[in-house]
Amino acid sequence: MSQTDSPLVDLRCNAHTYPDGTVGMHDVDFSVYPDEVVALVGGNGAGKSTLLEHLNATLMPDEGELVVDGIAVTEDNKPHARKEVGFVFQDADTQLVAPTVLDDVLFGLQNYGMAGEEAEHRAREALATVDAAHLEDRVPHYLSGGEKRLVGLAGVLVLEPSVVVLDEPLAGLDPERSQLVAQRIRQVHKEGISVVLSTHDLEFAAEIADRVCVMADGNVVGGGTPREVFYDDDLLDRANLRPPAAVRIARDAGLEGSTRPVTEAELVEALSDHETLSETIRTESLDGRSGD
Ligand SMILES: Nc1ncnc2c1ncn2[C@@H]1O[C@H](COP(=O)(O)OP(=O)(O)OP(=O)(O)O)[C@@H](O)[C@H]1O
Repeated sequence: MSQTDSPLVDLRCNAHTYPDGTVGMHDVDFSVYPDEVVALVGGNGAGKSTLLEHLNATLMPDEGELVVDGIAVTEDNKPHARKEVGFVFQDADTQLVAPTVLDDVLFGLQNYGMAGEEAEHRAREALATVDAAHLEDRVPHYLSGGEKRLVGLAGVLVLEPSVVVLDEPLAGLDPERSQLVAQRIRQVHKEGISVVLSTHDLEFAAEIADRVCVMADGNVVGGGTPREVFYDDDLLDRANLRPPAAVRIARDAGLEGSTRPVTEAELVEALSDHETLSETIRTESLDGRSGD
């Protein structure tokens, strides 16, 4: 990730007011840079989905601006934003509309004027990328939640976006499917695509994100690396969030001042270093005593 690069997406939104008058978000400046994974966290109704839906112009600010790949998005060039910023919805049924999975992935390409063998080849490739090639003849509506998420991801990858946005990608998935979807998201990032996702799972955010943005009351109230955010009690309190388990355990074990682990793997490493250190101190002090 490099924030010295120009942003791929630059959103300035003074407010977004829904038709019933509810203000979903306000005073938000949000950018997505090349080669980063950003996690949006915050309680229910904090504004995460509202922000995400602005990134590909599904929603537009009351006042403000969305710039995607250097081009200001207006009512007339929304397809530019939709192509560059692929959106995987939490409720996959709103996204999967065709009679078969393959048709569904092809549908996106047809919208951009691509058809025939080349299009089918690309659609099959996208399904293979997310390990969903075997699903191509299935009816999207009858897929499991995890399968729908993967097919939704294939449907956006086929357009070769520069950013993929996922709203609650692990919601409703069992641990095994969650891992599978998380792996695919990592793979998308490895291929050079920036990822922005929302999640209530702070362990997942700590594992996957380069940058965490905290939302509360329709506003981004803070952000930074997972280590900065998940050890900032004031910020987490403001958003009614509890730190990930690794942070809580590290604090209980008195490790807070040292490496500040945020993931399970980091915690295990820090605890084993800590034990080695304690053992060395114990041995040294015993040696010291025996020399008295
Ligand atoms: N279509 C809508 N019409 C009216 N108000 C809406 C609509 N969608 C969202 N809101 C309101 O906008 C605010 C932000 O909602 P949003 O869905 O963005 O939050 P969220 O952080 O994604 O929540 P959750 O974690 O529960 O999904 C909430 O007050 C919500 O009630």
